[in-house]
Amino acid sequence: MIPFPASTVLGYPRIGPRRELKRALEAYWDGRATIEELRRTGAELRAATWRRLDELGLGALPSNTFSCYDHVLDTAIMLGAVPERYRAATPEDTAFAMARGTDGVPPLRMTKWFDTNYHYIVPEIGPETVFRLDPAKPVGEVREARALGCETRPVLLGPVTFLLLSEGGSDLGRLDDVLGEYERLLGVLAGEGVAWVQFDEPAFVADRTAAEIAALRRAYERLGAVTRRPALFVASYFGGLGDALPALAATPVEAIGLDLVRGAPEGLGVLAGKTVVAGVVSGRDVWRTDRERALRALLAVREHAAQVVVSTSCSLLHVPYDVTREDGLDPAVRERLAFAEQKVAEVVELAAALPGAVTAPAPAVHAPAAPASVSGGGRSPYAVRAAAQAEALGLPPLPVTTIGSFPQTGELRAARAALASGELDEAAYEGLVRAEIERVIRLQERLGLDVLVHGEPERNDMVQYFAEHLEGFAVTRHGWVQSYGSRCTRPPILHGDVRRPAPITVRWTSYAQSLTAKPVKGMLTGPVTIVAWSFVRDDLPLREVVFQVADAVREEVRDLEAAGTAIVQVDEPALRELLPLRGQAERERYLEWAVAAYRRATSGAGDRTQIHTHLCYSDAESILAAVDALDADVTSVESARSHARLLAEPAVAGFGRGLGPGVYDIHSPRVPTEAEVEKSVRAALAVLPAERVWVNPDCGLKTRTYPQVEAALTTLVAVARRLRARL
Ligand code: MET
Ligand SMILES: [Zn+2]
Repeated sequence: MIPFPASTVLGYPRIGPRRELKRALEAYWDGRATIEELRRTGAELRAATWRRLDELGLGALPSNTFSCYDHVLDTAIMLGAVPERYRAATPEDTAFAMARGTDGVPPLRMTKWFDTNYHYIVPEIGPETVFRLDPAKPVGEVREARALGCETRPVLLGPVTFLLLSEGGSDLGRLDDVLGEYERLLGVLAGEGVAWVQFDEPAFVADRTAAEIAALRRAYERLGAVTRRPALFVASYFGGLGDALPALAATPVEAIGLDLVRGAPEGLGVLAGKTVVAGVVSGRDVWRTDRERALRALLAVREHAAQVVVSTSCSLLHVPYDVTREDGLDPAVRERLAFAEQKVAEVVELAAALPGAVTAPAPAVHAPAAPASVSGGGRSPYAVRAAAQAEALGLPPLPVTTIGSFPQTGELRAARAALASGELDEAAYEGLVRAEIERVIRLQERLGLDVLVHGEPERNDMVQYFAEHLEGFAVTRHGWVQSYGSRCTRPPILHGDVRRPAPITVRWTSYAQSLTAKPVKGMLTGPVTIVAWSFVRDDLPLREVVFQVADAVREEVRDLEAAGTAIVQVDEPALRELLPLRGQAERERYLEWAVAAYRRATSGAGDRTQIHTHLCYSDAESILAAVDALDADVTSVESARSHARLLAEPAVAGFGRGLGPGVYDIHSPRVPTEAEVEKSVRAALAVLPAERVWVNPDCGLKTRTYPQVEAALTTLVAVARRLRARL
């Protein structure tokens, strides 16, 4: 048995406690900083992390958990899987080209990392891909940490998960080629004197075919057979390994990591002789660990394993840095919380407590309460509503609209900060927001959009804003979590019963509507998304929490309607995110209640009120039937960025309501050409009746600049007008 220190974590946040990496990246992209400055910030953040983990007493430190953009992208670059069109002079520029596109070259697809709100770049692998290892990044980090006096364990995405997540790689046809590079990597790391290496294989907590599980086994048999190599630690997370556990245990890998927060400690008999890295401290929530429960799980594992290492259930990438900085939080809420630093301390403490631990009886399981009933509301079937809305709204065919947000100016962000710190009063702030709404309305009128939005200038974030106005939520000041690249979110903390004390959005929407004769869409965030992008209390079944939020949204929809809003959009970009990773029956059960919650939120509206929803980067094609079942009159989805993958789906032709497949990739600074937009709209017209096709961007415009938005929307309107004339 190769000794493994008593405690570790699977990974750590990398954006910086004060979002230093975000600032450095954006400065570099804007040409305000050099690549050396960006690299220096990265090195400082890595050093600070290793020092801090060491100070907290953590036994084994990870490295290579840092990334300038995304670790899946880094893995592709490490393996040489870089499509020719993205090759640049430095590895960073290559990564940025793949993630963000360059002039004339659209970026690679981006999608959610399992059921988290982190997004990874989908590698593109083709028959022409020549894998060629460049170990510079993991080796560089090992050396860098060593120079600081820290021995580390490089963390890498495992070869099988890497391929399963890739476009063109998921049939595993290239597994042997990739394994050849991983074998070389093991040799290089051994040469560096690395004792342990961590390969992440989270893909195996989802349903996998027998062939995929056999491939996992074959991969680690091969890597295990490398003669000169570090000890192998294969980590799984976001659930239990199921049938993949015995397969993995049959290989020569020395350590296996299990998520014991989400996965039950079952089937552990196969772990004899192995080191088990036991994930008992959750990396997915912000609650303090239940110490007794964690110790029971550790003891259960210790009965079977040769060695037990206390760890987090997954990387701490998904939680903020440090709760002690949150001095604005209600102390009664704060004392229930643990962020990354506190979780590391818990891991260390549990490892110290383990040898003499005493078991306590298991607490009673919380009995799930009956689901809130779904009121059907007064809505008629779609065809009836569509006729009523056509009459009420009088929209042209191929209506052009946007998803809600307009560019967030630095001025507004500064004003919000000044309001928070008391330097700006409520009335002055309100004046600035109103001025921005007016500018956005005038712009849309000038450009000729058909359904306008107020631009969401009052919102820092589509979930946080609602959390700030609902009871039962707390919001943090510094609790940032990486979403993708330089983008971070500050998930609210849903700790109690949810209630809406007063209308939230009505005054902004009404003000916008007062400025124009065109319809202005009211913009709300849906119950599933509000919950999915928050850290949620764990003492109630999730479904019940979602229904509480649905009731609050329902009140807002009704108030908007009463104030004269003819179109209300309730966004659910996270609908697919909460989908259970394992089990068809579980997924169906989830979709059933998630859809019910959405309908509860929206079905209070009358037939003449048009309900829109928006799903963006959610692989909508995989849950199309559920999306249809939401019964929204119009659904907008991302499509431009994924090159209209959705429209290639045969099931789309059966979609029964209005659909706006995005024709403008808002993640790229690039403005699409008229020819590109026309091609996208035509692709939609080829599968859907013209009266149900909408023209809109992939998502909100808040990350773009006004010149980009103006150019892109001008293009959308021109194309819609041209095609309309030919219908
Ligand atoms: C991530 S979906 C964003 C929807 C929101 N209405 C916006 O336009 O920003
Ligand atoms: Zn979106």
